[in-house]
Amino acid sequence: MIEIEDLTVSYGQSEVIHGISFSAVKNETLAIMGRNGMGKTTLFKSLMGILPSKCKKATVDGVDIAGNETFQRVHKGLAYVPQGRMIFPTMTVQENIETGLEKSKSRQIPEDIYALFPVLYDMRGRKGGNLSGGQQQQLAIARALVTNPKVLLLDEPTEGIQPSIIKDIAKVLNEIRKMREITIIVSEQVLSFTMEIADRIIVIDKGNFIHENKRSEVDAAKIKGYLSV
Ligand SMILES: Nc1ncnc2c1ncn2[C@@H]1O[C@H](COP(=O)(O)OP(=O)(O)OP(=O)(O)O)[C@@H](O)[C@H]1O
Repeated sequence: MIEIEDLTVSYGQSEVIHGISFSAVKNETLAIMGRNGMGKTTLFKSLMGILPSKCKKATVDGVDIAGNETFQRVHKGLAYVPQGRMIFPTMTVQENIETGLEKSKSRQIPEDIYALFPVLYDMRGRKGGNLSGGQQQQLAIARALVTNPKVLLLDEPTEGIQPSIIKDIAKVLNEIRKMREITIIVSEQVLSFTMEIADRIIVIDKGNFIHENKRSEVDAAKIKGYLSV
């Protein structure tokens, strides 16, 4: 569903992502794990075309996205939930979701959105800023899903969210995969969370992929070693 080959990203003269390659198939959840500053956000922003990058190959569902602007990548099936959620605090929940439609071909919020997030339906008239952290994360995911993506990127969705709510986010991501059969790529530092959702875990360190395992074969102690300072 998504194939990236030899991706390099730089800030000016400083190269931060050093030629990484990966792919993920339909209905797969891939977790990219690493400590702060290892390049997760840079990777996701480059995949969305927010940051310039170089690569040998970048495709979504077989369609070339290399060099494309963000809106073109969204049309071709990529969606992004940024770190920190970036919802609009003074807009209502419904208005926040509708902003996701601006880059979509459709004008209507898909029917399954409120089925996936009943709490957002109940709160659709409330201001986004009045929602809890977990609810704001659900709102950010809902906003990304209205474009009916083939590949959903989520940058550290558990950041700043309390442990009991982290479980709800895991549940919702598993539900999304079941309902939509999409590819989910998530960047994370919380191993217990990725073990609930991911089929495969890759560790990123200083802009290189240094370790990869299927969930069933994960050596938790080893990954925790990579994630601790
Ligand atoms: N605008 C920028 N200009 C220059 N260097 C940057 C910029 N943004 C990030 N970097 C550097 O790029 C590297 C990767 O940062 P990035 O934010 O992608 O990491 P991250 O794994 O997402 O970490 P975090 O979890 O803290 O967001 C770091 O060394 C960082 O200092």
